Amino acid sequence: MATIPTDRSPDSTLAFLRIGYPFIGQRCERYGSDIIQTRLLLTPTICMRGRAAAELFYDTDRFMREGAMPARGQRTLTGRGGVQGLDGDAHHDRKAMFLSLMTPTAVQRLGQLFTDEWRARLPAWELAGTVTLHPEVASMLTRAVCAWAGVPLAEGELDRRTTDLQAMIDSAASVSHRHWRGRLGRKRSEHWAGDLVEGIRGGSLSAPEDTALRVIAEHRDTEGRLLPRRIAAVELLNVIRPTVAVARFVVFAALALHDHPAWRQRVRDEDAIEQFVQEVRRYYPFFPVAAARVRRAFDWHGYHFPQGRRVLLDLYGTDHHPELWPEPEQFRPERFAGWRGDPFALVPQGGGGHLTGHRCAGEWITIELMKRAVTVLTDVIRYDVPPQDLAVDLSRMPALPGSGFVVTAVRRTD
Ligand code: HEM
Repeated sequence: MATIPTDRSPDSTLAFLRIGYPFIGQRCERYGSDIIQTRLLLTPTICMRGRAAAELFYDTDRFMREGAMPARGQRTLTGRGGVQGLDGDAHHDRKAMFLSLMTPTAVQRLGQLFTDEWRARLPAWELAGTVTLHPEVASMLTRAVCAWAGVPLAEGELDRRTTDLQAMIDSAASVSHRHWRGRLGRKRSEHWAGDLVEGIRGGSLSAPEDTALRVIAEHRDTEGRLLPRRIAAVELLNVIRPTVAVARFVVFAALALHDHPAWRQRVRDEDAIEQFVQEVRRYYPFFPVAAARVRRAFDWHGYHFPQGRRVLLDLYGTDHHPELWPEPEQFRPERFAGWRGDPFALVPQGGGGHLTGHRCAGEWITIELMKRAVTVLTDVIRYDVPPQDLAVDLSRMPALPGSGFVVTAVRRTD
């Protein structure tokens, strides 16, 4: 039996936080292997990247999610008791609930709400002179997704909700004040979402039948029980929070258009905009890893995976793997021309099957919202990009250009 190449340092948590997204890839290069072992948060952890690793990682007979997410991440990013930590039938049932919300018509409806929000905001942008894209888009997405999900949102509530949702997203890999802001954001948001669920159940609130709020509030598990208030709140936030997080991909799309201006024209073509959006998702950093635990011991490619061992799939490293993506550090949307899709190669939002595994339930929404944003940025408005800090610090997880992407002199084309 071969030994998985093992990092020499007693614990690599600080190195991971210091290096950020390239951490696993760098270790893999160092040991000449797409699978390495190290200790993270004082726990032995197998780290893997690449296509074969992704295929293995999404084999639900071999891996489970129970207990995989560190408590810090549950207290901020995901919450406790949600779909991310479920396995087997319980996962299947809960995941089907999410996927029922993602019909093509529903995805289009959210896209249209986002475009409408953006158009309504343009007069204010024209007057403002200077606009920072990230907070503005996050706020528009909060309004759009709440309207889509059947969630009432008073005008005076918008900033508070957006700030709390952003704090949860920003806290994912933080040990500093960002972690505490994330915890507070989660606490307040779960309270808010719990009240909404109770409002529907008690009849003081109504929402159309196929909206996320209604579906989640009325969902019954495999034994016919309503979800406990706190868990229903976590699941409602599992729709609202990541939709607001798409603001980060919108900023990266704006950055890519700035760095590769030839694409401003090209994205008017339907195939080209698809290629552009896929390359933004591949190229720019978002979630560094996904985590699971070995369900029961097995051997793979001569390596032993002991029961209970934590395993990380390097999402960023797989999206930048030179065997899958020639010249991975080049931004080249053309690489997706004629691409037929591969559930284990492009994994910014996880891999495998949507229903059978833990692949992101919101991939279609993400792609639609990104396309809508690219259309506004190239077709509906013109703007200037003044000198600013556009560097993307890969040690900062989740990453963004330092400035949040500032634009000036916004003017409408129509
Ligand atoms: C900003 C863009 C997004 C990114 C980068 C992203 C990324 C991810 C990742 C990496 C996972 C975990 C995959 C795994 O554990 O194997 C995930 C799961 C999930 N995402 Fe997303 N996501 C995004 C947008 C969305 C949206 C818009 C929604 C819903 C409206 C959504 C809902 C979910 C849910 C419910 C899960 C849990 C799935 C499960 O455990 O079965 N995400 N996402």
